[in-house]
Amino acid sequence: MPGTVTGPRTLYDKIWDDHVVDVNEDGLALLYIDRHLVHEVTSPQAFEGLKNAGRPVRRPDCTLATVDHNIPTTSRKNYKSVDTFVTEPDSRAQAMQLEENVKDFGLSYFGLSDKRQGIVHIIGPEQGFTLPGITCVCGDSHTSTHGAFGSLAFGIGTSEVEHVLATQTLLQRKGKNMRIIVDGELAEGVGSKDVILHIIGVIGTAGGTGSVIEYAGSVFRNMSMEARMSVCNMSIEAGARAGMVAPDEITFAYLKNRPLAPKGEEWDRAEAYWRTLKSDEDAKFDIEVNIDAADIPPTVTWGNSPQDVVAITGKVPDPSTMTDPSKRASAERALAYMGLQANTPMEDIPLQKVFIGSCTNSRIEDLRSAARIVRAAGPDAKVAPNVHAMIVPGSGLIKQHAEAEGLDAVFKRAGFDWREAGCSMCLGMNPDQLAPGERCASTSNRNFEGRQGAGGRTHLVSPAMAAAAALTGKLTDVRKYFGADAEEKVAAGPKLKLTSALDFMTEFTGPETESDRPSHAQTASPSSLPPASSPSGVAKFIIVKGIAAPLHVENVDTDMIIPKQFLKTLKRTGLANGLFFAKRFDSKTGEKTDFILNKAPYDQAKILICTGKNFGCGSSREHAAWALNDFGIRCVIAPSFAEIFRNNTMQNGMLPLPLSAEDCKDLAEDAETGVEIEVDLEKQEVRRGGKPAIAFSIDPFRQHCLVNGLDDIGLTLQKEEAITSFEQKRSALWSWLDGFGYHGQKIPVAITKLGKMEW
Ligand SMILES: CC(C)[C@H](C(=O)O)[C@@H](O)C(=O)O
Ligand code: SF4
Repeated sequence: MPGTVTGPRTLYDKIWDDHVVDVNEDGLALLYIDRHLVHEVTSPQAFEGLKNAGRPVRRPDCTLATVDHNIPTTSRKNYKSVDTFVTEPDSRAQAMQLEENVKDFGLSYFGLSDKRQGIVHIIGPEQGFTLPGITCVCGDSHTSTHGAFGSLAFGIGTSEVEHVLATQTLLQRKGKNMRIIVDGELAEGVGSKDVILHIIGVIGTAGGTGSVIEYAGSVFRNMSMEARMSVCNMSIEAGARAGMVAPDEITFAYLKNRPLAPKGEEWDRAEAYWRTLKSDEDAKFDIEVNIDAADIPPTVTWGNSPQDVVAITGKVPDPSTMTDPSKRASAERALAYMGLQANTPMEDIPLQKVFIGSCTNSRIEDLRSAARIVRAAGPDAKVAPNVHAMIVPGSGLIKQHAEAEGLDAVFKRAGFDWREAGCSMCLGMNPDQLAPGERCASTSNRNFEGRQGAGGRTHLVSPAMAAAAALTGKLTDVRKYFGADAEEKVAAGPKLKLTSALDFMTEFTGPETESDRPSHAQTASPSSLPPASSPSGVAKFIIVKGIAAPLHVENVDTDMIIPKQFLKTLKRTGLANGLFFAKRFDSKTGEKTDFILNKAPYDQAKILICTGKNFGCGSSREHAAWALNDFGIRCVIAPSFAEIFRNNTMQNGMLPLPLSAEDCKDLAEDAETGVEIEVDLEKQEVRRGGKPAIAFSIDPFRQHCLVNGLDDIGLTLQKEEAITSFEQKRSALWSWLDGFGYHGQKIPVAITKLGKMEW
């Protein structure tokens, strides 16, 4: 079978092989999805699609929904209904729409009056919904969190959410195997957050592109499940499709007796299977990175990318010492945005806000670790007067747990603001936001411009460092709170070594582009491709010719493409105005800036040419693709793309075209002269007046779908027989995966009846 590894296999290979429903000869697989988590931001358009097509949710028993992004984190003492509790109209509409959808489709749902409500990536593991060996998806990039259980868990866009709801499968191509080994002892004061920030600093935010990372080595083996979740959570910040840790005794102990974990004899059979889930001794990894635990200091970010890390004992980097002009320019921009001077000691940076929360760090262990610092500071310790410090537990159950341990009392006595569960100031879709210019030490995962509020400045840190910062009012080395000899320990502890990412890699093949693929993948026989008679609602992409806008930015994240305030829509359209909003409009005056898309003729652009790699990284919001499309941009050309963004564009009849960095530069120069550029997907070439055409090759299946305007759901529904027979095998081999509703009743599979062919 294409894509199947013969011989020793990695954990990823094993999970992959156990989920392939069908695979075509060029390796595109239909993968069965065991668990689907749903939240209010990325699901309304998906449910609307189902309703319009008259399709049911295929596996309500494998689907769990909650409300987390939009909700206020204020007291729910007087909570009556979403309608009265969520006052901001767009947030309220999204939360109410989810409530209606879960009723209409018969889904398990934790609403605001339910103690089990919380951040989607917190509640899945907490309930035992997440299990080893499963495939798990959610319309959310931090689905990678669930890989901590030895599962293949990844974020998807809204069109794919609809696909999973309708078919319980996804069309996927296998990624690369990457292993990150951290061996040795972590120094005191260094925790899982420092480990993952350090890893991202080493491999960069594009380091994991196209790969699934397995975290191996003594450091991860010794970590609790909470710590493993924090690490896997931020795999997406390392550019990876997913991250995972092989399940072991720690995993089993965490899961035993969780409400949705298997019980009795079924548990024994599940555990026997889970014990087989580890990489074979001689399994081959495409990329391997080795890091010594002793080199990891308590770590903090200084810039606007999670890779901008430095030891807390370090200084703000000096762009003038950077030889690479694009790195220097981006560091200068970041320092200007962050309001920092080069060479300022990190510990001299004052703060106005501290945020302890998010799907990275809002679990019980995170709260204990923060409370430990507050306790160590003594009974009179107080949050610094210049700081507002919020603590937002990840779920109602975590909040309850923490209160039972008396952690809330420790925090409240010191002046922390103890709140209700939700995403909160991690992205500020609710009222918890930074004001322009405010600086925050945050335990979340993204420090992008405007992430926590327009003009807000974020430094990513561990929960312990956040607590220390709250007490001193500035970024602080947490080791100062560890005993009488603490100052010496800081002096003797690990310091950041400036090393190149490549020094850590045994082999680095660089991000895969479509054109890197073996040539057999580019010539699938026409018989393997679906017929293309009557197209679906997806626009065809054959030739796009027009003005191309040049953009010289690396790691363009989807928060930059479309900020959070535009995610509150229930529709897929009307987002043109939100495109690159913070770049196109002055935050004070609201006037248009001189950003490239505001200037003629680029305000008419149909193509965007970005010279920086890793376009579309970060959040899974399909709104980024919708906004580009609404603006009129049908094709983005860049040296490489983040996976979820790439899928999202293709689901909308748009072409993400990876070309070499030289070709991108060359095309951007052409674009700067204002000439029209022509992207011909049938001939697979880019033409521009007078100069030789640039040939490219893309996945034949995707080319076929784009040229004919085919939609994935219509295609997959024709595989009904294969899906049903996979489900029979699954029930026989892995019966514990047939989910049961919270009332203990098995929910029947709902199969979409195919009338006449849709295309
Ligand atoms: C809303 C959702 C699409 C988004 C994500 O995918 O990450 C959000 O959770 C975020 O953290 O930006
Ligand atoms: S990253 Fe933040 S906004 Fe996204 S799911 Fe996690 S807590 Fe919510």
